[in-house]
Amino acid sequence: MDAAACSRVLPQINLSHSDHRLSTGRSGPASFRSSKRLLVPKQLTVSCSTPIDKRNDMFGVSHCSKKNPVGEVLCPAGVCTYGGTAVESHSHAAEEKVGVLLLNLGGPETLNDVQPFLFNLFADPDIIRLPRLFRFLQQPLAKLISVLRAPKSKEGYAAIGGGSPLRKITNEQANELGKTLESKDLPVNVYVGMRYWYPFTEEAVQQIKKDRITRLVVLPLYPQFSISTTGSSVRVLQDIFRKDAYLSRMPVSIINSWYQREGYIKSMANLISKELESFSEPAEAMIFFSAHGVPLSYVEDAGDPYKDQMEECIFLIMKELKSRGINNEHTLAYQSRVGPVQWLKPYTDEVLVELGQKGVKSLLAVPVSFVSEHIETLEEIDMEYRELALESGIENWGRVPALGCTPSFITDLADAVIEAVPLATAMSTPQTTSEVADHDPVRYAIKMFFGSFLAFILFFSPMIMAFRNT
Ligand SMILES: C=CC1=C(C)c2cc3[nH]c(cc4nc(cc5[nH]c(cc1n2)c(C)c5CCC(=O)O)C(CCC(=O)O)=C4C)c(C)c3C=C
Ligand SMILES: [Fe+2]
Repeated sequence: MDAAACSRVLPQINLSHSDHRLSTGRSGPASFRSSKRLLVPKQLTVSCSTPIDKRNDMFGVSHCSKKNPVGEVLCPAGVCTYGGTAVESHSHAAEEKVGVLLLNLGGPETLNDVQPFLFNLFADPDIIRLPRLFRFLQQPLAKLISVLRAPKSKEGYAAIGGGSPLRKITNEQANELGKTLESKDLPVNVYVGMRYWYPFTEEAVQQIKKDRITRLVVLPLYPQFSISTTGSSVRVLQDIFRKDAYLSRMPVSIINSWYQREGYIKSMANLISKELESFSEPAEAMIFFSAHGVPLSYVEDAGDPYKDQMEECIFLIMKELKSRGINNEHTLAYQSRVGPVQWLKPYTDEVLVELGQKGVKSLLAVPVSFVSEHIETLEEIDMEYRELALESGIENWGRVPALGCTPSFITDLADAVIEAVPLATAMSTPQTTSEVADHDPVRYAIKMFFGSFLAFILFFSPMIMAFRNT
């Protein structure tokens, strides 16, 4: 584990002895059903409705053609496995115990958790990306920013009842997924691993090991891949796995992104068409997709596929709606920016004001980067953006709920898992792209220049105060 992860706020977790029961005090059951033993021939036996290669071809990307920022082969749309071959060549049937690990962000459960949660978030080198030479500043910087940001964040969490609903909702999704997989004859243990709060990914992995899981499907609950979300969680997982003999041999299949899956697209279209009906003139309402933003540099410099995947996702949802005779106007904007740098544009708050000024009267907000209700739907969209829209001249406001445990959505996730099971291979330990980039002298010089600049502003510029309020 790297230094940043070691000194993360992770009280009472014993990571040194893998077979001991974890006593976090707060963590509930990490696993969502006791698995039965399952006979899965290690040859490909589970049918895929859409072969992965074909799916990628549909979007003009060859399967596993890029490397993602954590150094894995990156499938812009689909499942990735570690190592060279997707399917193991064993011809005999082996006794398998399949696990599904749901990865999510995590959220503070009480107002006292807010600052340490923020510390964990900002201490993540995939959230605040410092040049290698300045990584030693990551923790002090995280401390400073988390303390400055905490009052504003606390206000938000106070407004939605004093904590994040993410853990509860993710647990419900895990339960439903387990039941659905069982009904499809794939009994599994489902685990929840959060990146920044309980139950941490480390806890889930300890449980996976304790349960002697033999094959694992990793399903991040983010439809689109970003360095800052799926990328970060997978990097942590990879760090844990490569240090453990049992885990590093375990066949693993990671579903990097799934925004293009038919079941997900149709489920989103169902929610949108249902919500449109609540407007007196449904055809007049603008469909306003609001995605969580990322800093522009992620996309432009680090090659984050997030923006492309988001646009593709919106295209597919609108195509589905059009096939149902729904031809409303639509737009996409990015919300929740933090700090002094430029984020993906257009910004949700600015677009809402512009639309109001242009005379748009009815607007249906659709959160699209996340599948649970959370602070940014319940507070930012439902309170802040709603108020801003109404002040700007929009008269009729609606918001599509997050997918949560919508049955068609859970069924689609279950199908994604079933397709991924036979593709699992042992995790390897590839070099990270940031290490590769550091070997390039030009990129290194650029990093050094901006690193020095950054070090300067960290200590001397009041710009850091921007984390407080944006
Ligand atoms: C696809 C989803 C998300 C992306 C991309 C993402 C990037 C990202 N986020 C921050 C900073 C913060 N995020 C916060 C909360 C938060 N973020 C997501 C999702 C994505 N973040 C969720 C689901 C949540 C809410 C969790 C919950 O408790 O309900 C917060 C804390 C809240 C606040 O103060 O606004 C911060 C801070 C950055 C910097 C970033 C990309 C670099
Ligand atoms: Fe975020």
